[in-house]
Amino acid sequence: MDIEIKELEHRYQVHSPFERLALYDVNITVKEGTYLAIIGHTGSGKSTLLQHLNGLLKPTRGTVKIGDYLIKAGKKQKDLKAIRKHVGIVFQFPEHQLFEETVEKDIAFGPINFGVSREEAKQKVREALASVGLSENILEKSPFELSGGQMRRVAIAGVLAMEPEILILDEPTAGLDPKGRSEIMDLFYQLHKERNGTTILVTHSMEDAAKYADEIAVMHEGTMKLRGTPQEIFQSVEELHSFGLDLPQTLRFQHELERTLQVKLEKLSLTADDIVEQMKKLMYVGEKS
Ligand SMILES: Nc1ncnc2c1ncn2[C@@H]1O[C@H](COP(=O)(O)OP(=O)(O)OP(=O)(O)O)[C@@H](O)[C@H]1O
Repeated sequence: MDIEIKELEHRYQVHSPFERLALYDVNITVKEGTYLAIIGHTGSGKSTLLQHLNGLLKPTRGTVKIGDYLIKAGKKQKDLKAIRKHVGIVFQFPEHQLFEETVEKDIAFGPINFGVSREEAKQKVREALASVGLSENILEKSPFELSGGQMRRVAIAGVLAMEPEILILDEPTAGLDPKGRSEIMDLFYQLHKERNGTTILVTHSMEDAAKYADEIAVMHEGTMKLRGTPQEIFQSVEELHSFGLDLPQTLRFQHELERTLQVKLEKLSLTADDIVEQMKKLMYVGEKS
């Protein structure tokens, strides 16, 4: 399923003294199978944009197309349930939305709500639980007896159990420790590869955007300013700085290294291993000459 956004505008609290233009003239096509990271300073409109992708918010102008489903201003949306079946959102702190008395009931809630039989839901619950790396012996437990990290995984399993083709992640690692963060991000990356679907990640982490995404979109003050591969985006250093954004640590390190050693690596390195490889090559050339 491709996503096509055209001239999207969103105003909060229209026709009130508090009316606020949060998005304007946003245009983007996301091809099926892409892992897209959306980065941008706080308040730049990232969450507002995400909420248009499953009809939680309605455009005040422009259109959002999800496959053949069209969301547009002024149109009565009769297919919202179908859209939400295709587009799953993992919100920040998704564990705050757990509410059932057992883990099993919580994960099964979405599929049952979408009309799946109880038997089939049982199967989906087990698959989703395995895909987030949890064991079946927690199924009868209350979600509230679990650790924070386990609760987060249960909440993610609840979204995965609906088998959405498009998975949207709004800062899914907020509040986790570094180990938990990288475990969850690696898990989403692995799921992205296995599902063959589309993943859209909103993140403040330039490292995560560089490491996982095929493409990056940069939001600034309500509109999309840049779009490209991580290599392309992180070449626009001045522009990123003007949007209040920085480079991933590896690139900052590379620039520092180049300045100190008075050398120029041949390309931008988004991983530490790549920097080491390039340095080795440089040293080899140096030794030979
Ligand atoms: N419910 C609302 N009512 C009025 N204004 C809102 C509402 N939600 C967001 N806004 C405003 O819309 C703009 C965009 O907010 P949004 O939450 O989309 O930004 P963001 O890039 O996701 O920020 P963050 O990184 O802090 O989550 C901000 O100016 C915000 O104050």
